[in-house]
Amino acid sequence: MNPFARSSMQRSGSNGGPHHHRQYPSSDDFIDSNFNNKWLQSAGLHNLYSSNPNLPPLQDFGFYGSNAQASSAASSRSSSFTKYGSGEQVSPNEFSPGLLDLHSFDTELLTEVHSENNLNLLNQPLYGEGVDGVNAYSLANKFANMSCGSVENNVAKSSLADKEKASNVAKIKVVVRKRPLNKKELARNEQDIISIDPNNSSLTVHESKVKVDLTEYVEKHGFVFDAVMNEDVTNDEIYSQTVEPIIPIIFQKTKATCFAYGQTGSGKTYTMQPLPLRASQDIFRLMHYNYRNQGFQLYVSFFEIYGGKVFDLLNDRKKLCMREDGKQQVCIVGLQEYNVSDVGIIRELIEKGNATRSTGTTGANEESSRSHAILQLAVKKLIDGNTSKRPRLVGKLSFIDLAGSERGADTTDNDKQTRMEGAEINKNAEYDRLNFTY
Ligand SMILES: Nc1ncnc2c1ncn2[C@@H]1O[C@H](COP(=O)(O)OP(=O)(O)OP(=O)(O)O)[C@@H](O)[C@H]1O
Repeated sequence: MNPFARSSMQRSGSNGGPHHHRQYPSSDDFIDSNFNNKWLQSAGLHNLYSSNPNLPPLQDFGFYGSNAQASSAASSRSSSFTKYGSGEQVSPNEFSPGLLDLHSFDTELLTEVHSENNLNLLNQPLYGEGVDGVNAYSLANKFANMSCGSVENNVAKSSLADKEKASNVAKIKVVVRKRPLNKKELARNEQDIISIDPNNSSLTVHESKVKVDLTEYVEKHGFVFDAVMNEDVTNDEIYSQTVEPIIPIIFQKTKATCFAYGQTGSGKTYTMQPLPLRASQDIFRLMHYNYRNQGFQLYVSFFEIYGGKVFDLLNDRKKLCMREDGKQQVCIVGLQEYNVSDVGIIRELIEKGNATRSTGTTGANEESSRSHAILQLAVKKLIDGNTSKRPRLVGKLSFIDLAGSERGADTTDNDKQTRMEGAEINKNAEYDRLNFTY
């Protein structure tokens, strides 16, 4: 059905038909899991929940099934990478300059900000010949990255309680998801060279090497993350490990970003696509229970960055401009935002956006995303309950499915356009690593 025909969704501007590039995978296989209090503790929000005993479990809002499954607690420690033997560690702060900052997209920032978080999903490429794709996910909190001046000011303004709360939130969280070997890899008899350690927070890459005398040997590389998910985990467990803990703080003037990073075919889209729907389900549940009749509204927008240009995925791929306003905030001019009050409509919008997204075929993935896709869920609040006034932004959750970068060895079969896209994506990825903020 056409989502624009539904009365519970509003937007300004004209409607447009989708470009059918990609099919959205079914989310019916989502498995609901029980709300886990530890998540709120991890997010510093256990008091929020204890203040409302009637609040049902986060996963039991009843939009999709009710199969309960316990989720595990988010780690509040920072992630680090260690190379066995060397004792060499990379601290989370070293990632700070590379974190995509979508906060700066907003020109309507609230003046008092209690806390500000980034949830970033990273797909960490750990590829060798015949190696599985591995996705790493990270949750970064700007309070942790005190290098950002504006955030420091916010911290200074906030109360001691807020500071304590902020310090309880996971500063940066990196979760790796290992995908199973695909049919091609199995047909080529490729070996799985990644093993996950029993603690589920580190993995070992077994790299085959040949000495100068041609004797073969295996070099082991160990990496430590906040969590490492095996190939048998469900998307629901990924959601519980990454996004679920920060949903409540979106109502507390917080913005978070969650992104997937990794080589083409490593499973970024597979992992990212179900997350916004699950998140909106939980956001609605909070709106209906904890914040009933308080004038909260949910807005959805979805755009892609393809070939260095921005396109609105919910408005006929309309080309948009990124501009900097007087406060040096980058904003996307003309991006359509839809006021939604029903998970079904969000699902339709997400499907429409995904179908419109630019895809192509690479040597490593038949249906490869050739663009960076950014889906935003914005929680806004009516001013004095007045529907004629523009609601104010309270918090925002951004999901970014980055286009996959490629090894040169994987691009031999690609046509010219795919190679050009790959070059652009790799260029962006390099730029993103070195630079960001957008
Ligand atoms: N954890 C998983 N379990 C089962 N299949 C998976 C998993 N992860 C990925 N896949 C499958 O692997 C293929 C590639 O996944 P996907 O398109 O998500 O990769 P990607 O990283 O987004 O690639 P690109 O950057 O090229 O878009 C898909 O067919 C997907 O269904």
